[in-house]
Amino acid sequence: MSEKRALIRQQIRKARNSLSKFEQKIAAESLKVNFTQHLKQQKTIKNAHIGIYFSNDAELDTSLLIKDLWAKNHPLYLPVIHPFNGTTLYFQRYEENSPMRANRYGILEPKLNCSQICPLAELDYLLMPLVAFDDNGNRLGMGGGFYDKTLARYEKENWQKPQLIGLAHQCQHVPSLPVESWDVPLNYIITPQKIYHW
Ligand SMILES: Nc1nc2c(c(=O)[nH]1)N(C=O)[C@@H](CNc1ccc(C(=O)N[C@@H](CCC(=O)O)C(=O)O)cc1)CN2
Ligand SMILES: Nc1ncnc2c1ncn2[C@@H]1O[C@H](COP(=O)(O)OP(=O)(O)OP(=O)(O)O)[C@@H](O)[C@H]1O
Repeated sequence: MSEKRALIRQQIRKARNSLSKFEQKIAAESLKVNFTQHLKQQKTIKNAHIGIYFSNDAELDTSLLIKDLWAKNHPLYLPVIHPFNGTTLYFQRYEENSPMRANRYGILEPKLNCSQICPLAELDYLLMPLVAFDDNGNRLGMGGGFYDKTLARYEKENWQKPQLIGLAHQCQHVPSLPVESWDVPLNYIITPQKIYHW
């Protein structure tokens, strides 16, 4: 099972990395349009708290969407690998002038500032990176288990989960992923081409 997941990771990361800079740019524009449309269709939560990610490894580029959401005054939060347990994520406010540092994978994170952390239960939307997704809304990530371990806390504490939205290129779609007991299925996947809903 884990070998199968590792193989899918390797293949899809390769496909994603072969997208050109131009294709990435067009995809980032479409993501901005599609997510804006998606937000409009939700019962508007004014100034919704949105967890997003800082793109890495040819992931769907969130930089244009981030600028757009800042312009609309949505508070944004980036995942930070917990400095003590090293296995879960917390979400810290991300503003244009936030001091940043690279985590152990070289991905930029806001520098720890306790007053800027969003309690997990207060996130309204969580836009998640992923390597592959399937027809049932299952998500395969980079293999650290960071999102699954973080999402497990919602069940444990009986908190209401944010709307879980995976962001991906269309080439990251596979018909069916091998699923593990800890995998938390997504509510939506937004690609530059379409919006999937379960
Ligand atoms: N943009 C982004 N931010 C994110 C995630 C993500 O997937 N994307 N994460 C989602 O959980 C967390 C970081 N998880 C990651 C896990 C593995 C690798 C990675 O590059 N692994 C290398 C091996 C690196 C090593 O061990 O030194 C590899 O597989 O090539 C990157 C991020 C938190 N932030
Ligand atoms: N809820 C959980 N409780 C305990 N261990 C977990 C949990 N979720 C995941 N793990 C552990 O994390 C490891 C990686 O999980 P998995 O392969 O699903 O990560 P991923 O979804 O690809 O990564 P990520 O969420 O960081 O993008 C697994 O080997 C598993 O043991």
